Amino acid sequence: MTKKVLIVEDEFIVASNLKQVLERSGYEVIGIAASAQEAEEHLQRDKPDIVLLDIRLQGERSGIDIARKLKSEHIAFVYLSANSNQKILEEAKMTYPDGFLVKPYRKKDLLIMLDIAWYRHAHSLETKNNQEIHVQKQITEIITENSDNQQKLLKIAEIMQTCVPFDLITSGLRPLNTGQYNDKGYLRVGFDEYQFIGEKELLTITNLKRPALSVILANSHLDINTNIYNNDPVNEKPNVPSLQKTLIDTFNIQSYLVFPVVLSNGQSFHYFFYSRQKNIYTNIHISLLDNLRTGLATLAEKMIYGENLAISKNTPVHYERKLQGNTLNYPEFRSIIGNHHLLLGALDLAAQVAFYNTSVLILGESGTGKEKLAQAIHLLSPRKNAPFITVNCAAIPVALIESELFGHEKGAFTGAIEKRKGKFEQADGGTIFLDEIGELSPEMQVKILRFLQEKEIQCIGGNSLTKVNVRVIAATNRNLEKEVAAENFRLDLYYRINVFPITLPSLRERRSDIKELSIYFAEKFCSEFNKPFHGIVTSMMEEMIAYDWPGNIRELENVIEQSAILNDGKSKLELKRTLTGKATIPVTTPIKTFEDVKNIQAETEREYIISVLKQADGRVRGANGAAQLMNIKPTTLESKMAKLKIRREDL
Ligand SMILES: Nc1ncnc2c1ncn2[C@@H]1O[C@H](COP(=O)(O)OP(=O)(O)OP(=O)(O)O)[C@@H](O)[C@H]1O
Repeated sequence: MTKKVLIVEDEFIVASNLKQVLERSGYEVIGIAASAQEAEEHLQRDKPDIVLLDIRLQGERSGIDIARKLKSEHIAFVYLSANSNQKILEEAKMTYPDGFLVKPYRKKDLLIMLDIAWYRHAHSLETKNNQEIHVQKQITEIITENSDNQQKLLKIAEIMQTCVPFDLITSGLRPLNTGQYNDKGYLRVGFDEYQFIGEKELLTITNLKRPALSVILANSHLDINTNIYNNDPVNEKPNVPSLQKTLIDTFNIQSYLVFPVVLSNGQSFHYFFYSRQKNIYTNIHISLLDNLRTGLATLAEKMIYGENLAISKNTPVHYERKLQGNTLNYPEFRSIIGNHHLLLGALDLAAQVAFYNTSVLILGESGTGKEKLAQAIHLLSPRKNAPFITVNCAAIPVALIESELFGHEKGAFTGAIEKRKGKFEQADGGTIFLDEIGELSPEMQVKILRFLQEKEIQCIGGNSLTKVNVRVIAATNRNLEKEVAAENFRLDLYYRINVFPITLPSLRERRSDIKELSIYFAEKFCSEFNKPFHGIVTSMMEEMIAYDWPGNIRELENVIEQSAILNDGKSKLELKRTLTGKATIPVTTPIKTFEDVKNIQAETEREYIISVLKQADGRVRGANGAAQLMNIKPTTLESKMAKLKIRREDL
């Protein structure tokens, strides 16, 4: 299919040159616009598949203004700009372009960028359309089912979370009734756990008395139109708190989106989405809500005037788990511990993309749970019964990686004594997880790119191509954009794998999860070592919460494992080493990498085991043997000794 391109560029010579290049390469150029207004006129006449968009244009409006319109009409666009002003680039980034080329660019780069932009756009559109249909269907189900208002709102919260992220959702009629707070809402307290927020709960949480709340309600502004705020509610009277300001302060809100719907009697009903993340809401969310407007208005009407107007008289439910049998149940996430909003945001994205074949790029520091998340995405996908194959691209020697990934024929090279299937073929029908993709050599990057484009592989020594049906989830702890800039990573591969990026927060960005994670690991290890778990001493917990965790969750897991091994089974777990980077053993080299942290941990554990073995005269098993002194199974101690390379001569 010939793709139709609109060029929005105010320099005539550049635009004509572009037109020639595109037409020679098989694109149909449907027009050239020099200003935002001309671009709009073109868009009214004909819908292009892709728009090439200069940021600075003739007239007052820029390419960024056109970009917002293109996004809401789901038209792919690529910025072409010589502008390197950071503020403008940030603003352009917020419009979520499908590509960006900095002038001057080579013809080849332009054509590759167009190809990639189309691929990214088509994939995100497919995801978006499917998601919209799914959400629409679920809203209809909620409208028709026989549940009370509180349950309906809870279900809406759960559904909307997959497409409009929030930490608090509230809803109610406007104008506000100043005598009583009638809005109902849910505060997110876990991945699928919400706390109901009505008047009573709001008064308790804010510690306000009802008269004070009435003043606040009277001072609250009315949002007439759909709007996005970034911690700056407008129309505020100075020094008099409004409802928005109260919610912002109480729940640490950084941005929010207001979406009003009009009921059939002309009344206005507002949905509010509040987030603890800055600048999270965009026109994409508004356009999605616009498409769901009818359903959301009918639901609001049902909640206000429906048969079940009276809110359930049952005792108020504070923490409400998802109802059994709910379609949105995610047991795959149960072992992913933590409730921090940055983690929940990442899980939301994972749940959204899991169902599709889209490639996913998981970003995050070492040990933040990238592999765990990749596994959860696989288990949530229709591929869950097929294999999930992990490849650590950094751990396989360069000489072996091609055969490891794509397999080899018998005799393909010295040592290839028999035919061997590669990881891609092993993963057929399922998912391949390419961990540390940033470490791949340039040659392997080309091969992975070819697979992503053609879905075909060629094994070493083979002379035919084999089709394989594999979804790729990649992960890296490197900044791939920097690697691209340094020409270590191919731009075209970067765009292919960066279709759906998910960033996992570091542990120091989500300190509020440290306690829960520590208890989870402590219970796990104590049960593994057959020791009763009596808790964790307060000082250890305090130190762990204050620590920066360069090795993230893996390091935390190791620290707890070590404490569990060294615990006598009768008292609370105690920290057995300092968490300042200055371990109990002297550190001669500064800690720079995660490897350094792992080495220190292993060294500490090794020293300790050797000292207990010495105490037990070298005996592992039996009464007063080292295993008994450490209160762990002899087999566990033996495998630890093997792992830590502890030999007789060390004692
Ligand atoms: N949210 C979580 N809840 C419980 N355990 C977790 C969580 N995240 C990670 N883990 C555990 O922490 C360890 C490290 O996680 P994982 O291997 O997935 O991290 P990673 O980011 O892939 O690390 P690397 O970058 O080194 O490959 C694993 O044992 C994993 O099970």
